[in-house]
Amino acid sequence: MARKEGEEDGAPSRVPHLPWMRNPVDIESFSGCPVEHLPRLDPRLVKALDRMGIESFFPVQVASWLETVGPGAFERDICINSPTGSGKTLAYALPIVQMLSTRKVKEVFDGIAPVVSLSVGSAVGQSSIADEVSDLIENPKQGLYPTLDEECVRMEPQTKVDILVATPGRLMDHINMTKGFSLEHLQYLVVDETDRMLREAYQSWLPTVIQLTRSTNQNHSWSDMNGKTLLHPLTTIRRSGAERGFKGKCFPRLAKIILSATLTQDPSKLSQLELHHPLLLNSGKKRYRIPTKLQSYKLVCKSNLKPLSLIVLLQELRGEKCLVFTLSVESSHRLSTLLEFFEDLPFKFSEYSRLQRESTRRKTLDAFKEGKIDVLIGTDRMARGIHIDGLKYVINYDMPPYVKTYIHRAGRTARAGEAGSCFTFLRKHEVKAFDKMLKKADNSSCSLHSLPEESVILARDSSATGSAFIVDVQNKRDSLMYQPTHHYDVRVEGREGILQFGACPLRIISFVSSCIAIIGASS
Ligand SMILES: Nc1ncnc2c1ncn2[C@@H]1O[C@H](COP(=O)(O)OP(=O)(O)OP(=O)(O)O)[C@@H](O)[C@H]1O
Repeated sequence: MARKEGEEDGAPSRVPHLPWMRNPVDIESFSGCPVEHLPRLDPRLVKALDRMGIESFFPVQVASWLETVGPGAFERDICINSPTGSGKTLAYALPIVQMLSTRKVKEVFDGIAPVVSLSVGSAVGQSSIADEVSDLIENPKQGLYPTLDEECVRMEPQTKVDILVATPGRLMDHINMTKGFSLEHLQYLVVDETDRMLREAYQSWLPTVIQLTRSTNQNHSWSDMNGKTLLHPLTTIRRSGAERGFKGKCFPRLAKIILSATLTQDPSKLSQLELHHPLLLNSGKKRYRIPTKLQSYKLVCKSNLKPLSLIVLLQELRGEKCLVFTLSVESSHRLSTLLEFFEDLPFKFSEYSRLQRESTRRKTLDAFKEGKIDVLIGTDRMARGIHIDGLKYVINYDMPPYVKTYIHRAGRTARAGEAGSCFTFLRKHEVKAFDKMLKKADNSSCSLHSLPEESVILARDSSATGSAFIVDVQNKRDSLMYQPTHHYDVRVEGREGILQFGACPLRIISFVSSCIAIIGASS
């Protein structure tokens, strides 16, 4: 039977099914190290890191280096399970750049090209597919290969980047449609955010990529005018691996690095990656780890007071940048609509939703990064891959359903060894389940945070006076939306009253949990 997300969370002490996961290398047994002490690091990379302001490496970066460029020499595929913000990107980018800078094919390019540098391309859907194609693909100029008779050769377009950063969707678009786009000579495959990537079945991207990296030179040939195949002068053929002891496997072997802060242990999911003799690098003893300097807090409150309590909490945070997570796009929308009815809020907020255009989302995120917006309200879409310098606070307006969700949401703060806090709003009956859930992670202590009751009352009174009330509907909350002619008993600021939909003078503008904001009512 298929498992749902979170089911595999299991007990922390559960022994993983896969033998190679049972005795991982503990990343925490490595200490950070100054850049210049890392063995065999190319001096050009030392300079580049200096320009980036990186003086020393984090433990995950040292561990990964030693298993790839160091004595480990990439003989095994590497699986890295390390907390959010621990520096996983550099942990794979650095060894790969160093290995590619010395690769054989590169030497061939070096011989014919005046400038020696690796080029990085992206296929992530942020520009049109046509723009991406022109960035990634090159049509060879006539006369580049004087040893071949140009008359006889039909020039083929080729990939012009050494390193490609791609999303599964755009990668598949290029595989299917872009002439000259080939993965045949791929040497390294990195799957970041592995657990999420394995859930993205988009056009079976993973089996397709693995299959394409297996093929021989059949797609990389030139043809003469009679259709006879000629060997491309820069083609390297993957030789049979007998000489290296990888019977039946290609050579050079496609090396893989997979990474996550919440790496799956599910054998059926991991088997899709066809890992070779994998080595697990894991942070700490437990399966999940919360960043050391992250403080977790819970706030217990009734759902009808949640919006007001959120406002009070945001006031307490004094306009510091903050991400607010809700369970659904609808819930984010309702919350932001409701907040608009409060006057003089001491923070600027905005919604961040998958229903918005990509360009709108990008602008919102840029404004947030630049400090023009203080609070972003959105769903778990904001929980992955977003890094915002100086972000100190994350708020779970709705309780995260799984510990993995908590880790990724909270992991937007307390990154790269900085301090940060994550607040979670809970209803009374949710507290037990939440505590149990957090126990699945290392460093998961969570204290109670309470808000002064008088501040909550004050916040209620600051809603647009005379024209907007927060109304606590007694029953049948969301059904109100669909039965406009019914009567419902409501309490308006403590007074009992009748709210009639349809012909009544009140206009519903928003539902937030059991609260609704109403405008047009007189006090
Ligand atoms: N050695 C270092 N010294 C200083 N800063 C670093 C170093 N390595 C990485 N960083 C910074 O730390 C931050 C987090 O790094 P990164 O995004 O790679 O984390 P991650 O482990 O991939 O997190 P997530 O799982 O949330 O994606 C980035 O801002 C990065 O620039």
